[in-house]
Amino acid sequence: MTELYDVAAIGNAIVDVIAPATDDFLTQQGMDKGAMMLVDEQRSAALYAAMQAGVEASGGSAANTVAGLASFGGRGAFLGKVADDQLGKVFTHDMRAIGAHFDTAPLLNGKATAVSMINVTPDGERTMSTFLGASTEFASDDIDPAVIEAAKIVYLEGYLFDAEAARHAFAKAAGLARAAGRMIAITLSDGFVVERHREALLGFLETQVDLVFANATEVASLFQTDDFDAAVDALRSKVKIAAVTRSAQGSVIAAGGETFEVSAFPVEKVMDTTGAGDQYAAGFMYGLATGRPLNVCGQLGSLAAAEVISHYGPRPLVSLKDLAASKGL
Ligand SMILES: OC[C@H]1O[C@H](O)[C@H](O)[C@@H]1O
Repeated sequence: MTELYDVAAIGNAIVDVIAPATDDFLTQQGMDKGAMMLVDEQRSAALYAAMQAGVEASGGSAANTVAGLASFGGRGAFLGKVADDQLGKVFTHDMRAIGAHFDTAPLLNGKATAVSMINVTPDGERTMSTFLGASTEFASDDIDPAVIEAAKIVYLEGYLFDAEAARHAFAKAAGLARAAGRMIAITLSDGFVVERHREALLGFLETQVDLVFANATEVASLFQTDDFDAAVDALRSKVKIAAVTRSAQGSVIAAGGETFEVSAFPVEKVMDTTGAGDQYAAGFMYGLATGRPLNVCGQLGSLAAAEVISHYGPRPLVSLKDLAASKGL
């Protein structure tokens, strides 16, 4: 089948509300700094009322990655569930406006479109409280085989392990991708997600996944060790390519017997880390899809991550294609 997309991504379709916050506010609200907590609709509304004035922006981890890919000039498709409401329309518009294919049927007469309340502390760290709403209704029937089979890389968002129907959808997508000879990638998403679904994730990595994205917290949680190198080696033994990010220390790419250490791009001031991992994955997969060596894939990822953390919001504000060209990438 013709490759129509560089990446087809499956994830939660979320609109973000991003506002500045103090560390005291996080403590008062009982939040784990830097993590993603799941909340119900009432708690989400209460939090919104307590937060400072913020900005709304389409988010969702894998959707952000598709947006980054598009900014590099790549061809992306997104599969995820919104409701037939105003936020769902905003999210849908934003995906289509960047040229991504997004055609999942919206949920009718059910829960509202997912919202993530994101509090950003003065150090730029983001803490997310997510009401998953309609996105939990994403199920196997929402997997369009034609889209999966036409993508070079099928990219799965680990956050979806929190919804049982979505896990079945993952299995279906992975089966289709495998049969079509496509690469399967996953992001581990969050340390607590890994803690909740460690065994299922390990099984999925071993049997289905070629490429995994994770950060230092997530690999530590996956292998229950604080020894970074040991965790990277454990991951290396499970997949063809492991790309592990560690904030300002850059990333490590482990592929078979090869290891590449990639520096982070310098950033004047970290404003908001929301979407850093998403944009790293965007740059990395754009590099893979365009046949770059693994260290260059990592550099493209670092560049995209540096751009997104230098401003509020989870998606790039400048053309990543132009930015990469200006850096000789
Ligand atoms: O990775 C950042 C994203 O995770 C959450 O899903 C938010 O929507 C945010 O945009």
